[in-house]
Amino acid sequence: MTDMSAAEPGPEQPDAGDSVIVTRALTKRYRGGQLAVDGLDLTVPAGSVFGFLGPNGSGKTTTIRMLMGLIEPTSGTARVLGRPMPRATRTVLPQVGALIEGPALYGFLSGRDNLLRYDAGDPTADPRTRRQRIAAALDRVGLTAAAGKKARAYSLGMKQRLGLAAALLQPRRLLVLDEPTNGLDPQGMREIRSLIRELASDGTTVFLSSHLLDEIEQVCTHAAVMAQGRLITQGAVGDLAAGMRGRLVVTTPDTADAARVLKEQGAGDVVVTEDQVTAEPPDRDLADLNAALVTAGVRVRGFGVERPSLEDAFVALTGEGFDVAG
Ligand SMILES: Nc1ncnc2c1ncn2[C@@H]1O[C@H](COP(=O)(O)OP(=O)(O)OP(=O)(O)O)[C@@H](O)[C@H]1O
Repeated sequence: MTDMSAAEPGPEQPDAGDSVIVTRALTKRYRGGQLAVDGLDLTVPAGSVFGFLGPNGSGKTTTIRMLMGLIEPTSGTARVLGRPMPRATRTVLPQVGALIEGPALYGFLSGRDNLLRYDAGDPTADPRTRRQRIAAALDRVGLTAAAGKKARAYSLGMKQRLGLAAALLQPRRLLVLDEPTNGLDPQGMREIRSLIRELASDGTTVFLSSHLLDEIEQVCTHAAVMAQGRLITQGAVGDLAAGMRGRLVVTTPDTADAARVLKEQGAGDVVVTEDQVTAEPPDRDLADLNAALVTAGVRVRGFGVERPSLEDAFVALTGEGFDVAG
């Protein structure tokens, strides 16, 4: 393995470009022998909202802990903001806002006092501008009105927002959020998602892990999919499913006849549900297929190709279902 840090502070790796996180063959084997992350090549473009997706146990938290310099990789390299980790932890971390495994808060202190404590613990933070900084962070996450309440009275969503406020006390180039909506109700999830979009709109790169596919589709511009410690795919969210063909969906009361005709016309994997027949479309003009259905007396209420989702892509890539609910 080449030690990329040897080149520092020389030019970046040629393929790293504007990337905020780059890992090469990053691997972590825990002492017990568990291979948690296996040869990971990750590239997170600057300015992206990057979703790090995978089921529980797929190695997301282990990767994040290596990126933040909290644990040493077994082999391979990780660069964050152009610097090698964990070697450059002390230079890199002040530029990174992190929310990992839930914020550490004091329940007996108010939201504002939690931030005061947090800010006071940062030796680079100017005490003269502390109040201003805290007011701005509270405002940013929509907690100004609740700032005087004790943190233990906060909902889980408010606690997450307070954690984000703490991460935002200083200007950050990168935000790393580990499962930021975990355990939140739908309203809390919406709030955190819209906050993430807002943060990203001023150019901060956001790297967030999630086991929720629809979350990644809703907020992320880019994504990487992990399964069992290995990277399955990565890229722009729109491109991940783009290489796939959507499924043909025919809505009809005559499902049995429709299924027969579709098979005759060369459609694959024909599945009949209550009032729909879905199939892999054959390689021919879909107008002819529709005409064949109508000629056979099938009453067609709806006919179209469904856009493939990231979930379809995941299933196609891994041959597994994705535990969307939890
Ligand atoms: N400290 C540790 N020692 C030994 N094995 C570990 C340790 N931490 C995690 N593992 C194992 O490594 C694998 C990856 O775990 P990791 O927590 O990175 O996955 P994850 O995708 O973040 O999942 P989750 O969302 O459940 O945290 C799992 O099999 C886990 O049991």
